[in-house]
Amino acid sequence: MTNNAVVFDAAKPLDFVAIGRLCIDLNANEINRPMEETVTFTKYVGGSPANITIGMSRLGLKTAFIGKVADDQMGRFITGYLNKEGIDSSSVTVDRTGAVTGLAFTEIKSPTDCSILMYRDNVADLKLEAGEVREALIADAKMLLISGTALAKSPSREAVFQALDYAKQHGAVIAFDLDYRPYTWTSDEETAVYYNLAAEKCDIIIGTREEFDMMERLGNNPERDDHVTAAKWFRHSAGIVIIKHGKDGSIAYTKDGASHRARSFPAKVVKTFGAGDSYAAGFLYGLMQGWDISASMEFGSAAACIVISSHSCSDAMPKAPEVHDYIERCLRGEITI
Ligand SMILES: Nc1ncnc2c1ncn2[C@@H]1O[C@H](COP(=O)(O)OP(=O)(O)OP(=O)(O)O)[C@@H](O)[C@H]1O
Ligand SMILES: O=C(O)C[C@@H](O)[C@H](O)C(=O)CO
Repeated sequence: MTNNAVVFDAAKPLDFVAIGRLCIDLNANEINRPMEETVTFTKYVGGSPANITIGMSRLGLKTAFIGKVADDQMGRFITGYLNKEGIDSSSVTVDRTGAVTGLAFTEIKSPTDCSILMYRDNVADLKLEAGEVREALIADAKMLLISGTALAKSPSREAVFQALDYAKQHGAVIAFDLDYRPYTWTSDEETAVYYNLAAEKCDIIIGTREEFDMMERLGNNPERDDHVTAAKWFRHSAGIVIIKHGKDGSIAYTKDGASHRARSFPAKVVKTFGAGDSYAAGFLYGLMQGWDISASMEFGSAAACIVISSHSCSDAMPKAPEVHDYIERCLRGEITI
């Protein structure tokens, strides 16, 4: 199976490199209650692009990360975890200004009512500088993934644009997971401007309906029509635009005018966060195997179910046989909600 919407350079030695935040998730152990009543948490590596990279590595791809961690125990935990997962961390630098590690406390009130309380003042990940982005690493990579939160502040914002520039120069396919986290931004206008500037340069754009709505503050799509949203990006660099609708599945548009709908699989949901990251890892992995868009979406949707049925995001990222097995068990009717 092949897809023509994006083409990867098979001669490049590195499959995938991501840039952006490396953080800590502290997921409530006593679930199905509000945060006020939570006593203990389990610590995991977090941050959407980190989770996606861990997912890609678990699926068997050769991966690397470009980011910055705090000079503390949390920062060392993150780098150690990346190394353990086989992710090249040579472009993960250490902050020397006293910045801290971003923390995401997750509240799991019910399988459908989850929220995240973020502590992100003076975080190390947003201190990454353009000069710390190594051209040679991006030149080696088949794909670069960027994620929106890294655009929220300088100097991280410039670092992302530097990475985009290197990726363009060296022919890496660029994927953008919109990953919009409002608390990291100061104004809606600034958010939309930088998201749009970055998205113009990307080959694959993945986001929820709400994330695309945020970007369309600058445009005109009063009906919130997925097709209109996608068409805008085909006038720039995009070959694939995916709009996610939670449990209702996702829809992919390709530049040739086709659209592909993926339903979600049944899942015994523990919490909903992490769905988007595992979906992205599964979908991008499928594309890199040369699968068609629908097969890649199916794989991403099943990977998402495995993660939302687990307590963590990063640690729960599945290996390929687990995802295939999940799909087969769903098809046999062995997994029901
Ligand atoms: N309750 C669910 N049951 C089964 N599959 C789900 C469920 N929620 C999400 N998914 C799957 O995960 C994919 C991505 O989910 P979603 O649209 O919620 O992304 P997201 O909002 O980016 O996720 P996140 O909560 O991680 O930010 C969906 O297209 C679907 O395949
Ligand atoms: O993206 C974050 O900073 C938090 C994540 O690690 C968290 O697990 C999540 O929301 C995944 O989508």
